[in-house]
Amino acid sequence: MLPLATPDALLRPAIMTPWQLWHMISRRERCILFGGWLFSLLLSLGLGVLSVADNWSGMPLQFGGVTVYITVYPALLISLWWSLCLGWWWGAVQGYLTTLALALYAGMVWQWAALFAFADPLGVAVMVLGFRALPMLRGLRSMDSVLHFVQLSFVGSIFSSSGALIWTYCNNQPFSELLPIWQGWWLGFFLQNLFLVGPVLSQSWPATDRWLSRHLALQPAGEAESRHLIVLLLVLVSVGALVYGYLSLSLGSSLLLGQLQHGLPPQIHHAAMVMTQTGWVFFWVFALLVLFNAFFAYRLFLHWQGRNQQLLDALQQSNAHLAQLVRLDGLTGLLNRRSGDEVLQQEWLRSQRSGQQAVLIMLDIDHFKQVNDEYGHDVGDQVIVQVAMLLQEHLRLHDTAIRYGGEEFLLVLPDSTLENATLLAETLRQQMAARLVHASQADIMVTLSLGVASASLLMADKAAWLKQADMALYQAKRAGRNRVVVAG
Ligand SMILES: Nc1nc2c(ncn2[C@@H]2O[C@H](COP(=O)(O)OP(=O)(O)OP(=O)(O)O)[C@@H](O)[C@H]2O)c(=O)[nH]1
Repeated sequence: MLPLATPDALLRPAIMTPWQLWHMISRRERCILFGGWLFSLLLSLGLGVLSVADNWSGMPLQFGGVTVYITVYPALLISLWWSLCLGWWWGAVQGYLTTLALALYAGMVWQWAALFAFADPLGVAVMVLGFRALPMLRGLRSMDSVLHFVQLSFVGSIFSSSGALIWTYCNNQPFSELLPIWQGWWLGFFLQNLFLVGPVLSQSWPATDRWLSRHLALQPAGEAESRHLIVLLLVLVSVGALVYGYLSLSLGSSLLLGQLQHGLPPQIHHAAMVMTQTGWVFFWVFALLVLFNAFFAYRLFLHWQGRNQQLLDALQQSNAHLAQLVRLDGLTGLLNRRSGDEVLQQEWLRSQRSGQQAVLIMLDIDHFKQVNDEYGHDVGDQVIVQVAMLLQEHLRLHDTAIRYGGEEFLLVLPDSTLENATLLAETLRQQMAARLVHASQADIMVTLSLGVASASLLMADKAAWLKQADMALYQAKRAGRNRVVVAG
């Protein structure tokens, strides 16, 4: 079976958890990698404390008619980088520990903090899954990969924004105030992904990729695994879109209802405007998602189609190769007896149909048993190969040489005369008698006996034609070998 060509883009590093990788790399690399990981954990914690203390999560931005307060959370960005480069665990553990520590530091009860800390690893998981489902290059150097990254960032941000719901619930914030907090949360994740993680990933990916290829075995993406992951991804994308739509509309409506309860007409007007604009934003995001899904489905179709074509090509190649092998004799490369018989039958029928003469030369190496006995089987094989080469040197385009038995050959010469064929047989005899076969102990000379028979309309079938050639060969042997006998 010929190996399948696997395009690089379909290769992905084997998944390695931190503890698996620990055993695979040198001591020095372990220090660098795990030291770097610990350092970035501390960096995450430090930046996280700063973000809470300095209240970074409050950059106001107008979005969909609402002033949202963009969440800036460096720990999430660092954890995302690790997860996208090395695998989910690498960033998830770090992100979880950092968020947990910060939530406890901010006074959240530990049960809620434990749940709250899952939000970011959840968003990161969606992104990592997306990159496994469609193994796009993470260097983000092509339009495809950038679009993929944008879409995954959006879906990831929706999942990670579940943290906002827990946060507001724990802080007893009224439901009607949740919209700007939630929007700031997911939009913060999304924008930071696009403008910080994306560029850093793109810059660091070539070196990371080189390191991964040196250390981890690249595996072709399994068909079934890819299919399952893609289906899962599409489900998550759809759930993300639904959650986004539901939260936008329900939080927007509760904001509107809240304002209505206060009975302030100008604010009612404003809230109604917000509601409308949010509806529009929802519409456009939804439309984008549909387009992205179509893009996904298109990529998927191309991917599977390409894969199937590759398999079919490889199958055809190996079938052709096998068919060739079945027809040929392994030692000489001439046609073997089975396929030789088919050619013989075809030429017999053609000569019977057209009345054109066809001639058969049957030849046999003289005293070949002695060659084997004296010089060994390997030398015997060399002699057989030499005879085959001699035959091929004299063949016309439409002639056929067949290894018919151990040291017995057939030449089928369509559209030839008995005279020409006899001349050819004589040439072969002389040239073989003059040729030296180089064996390790000595140079050997062998001779050939040849029987020539032309197909006649009087013959009953091809077996009769073959028998004539065989009898002529027998006579040549009987008459002392190293000669040509013409049948009839
Ligand atoms: N080396 C080698 N020997 C083979 C092969 N096929 C058959 N032989 C040998 O060819 C020999 C044929 O011997 P015989 O049929 O007695 O014929 P011969 O010795 O050539 O004698 P004549 O045909 O009467 O001249 C046998 O010893 C077979 O073992 C092969 O593929 N390689």
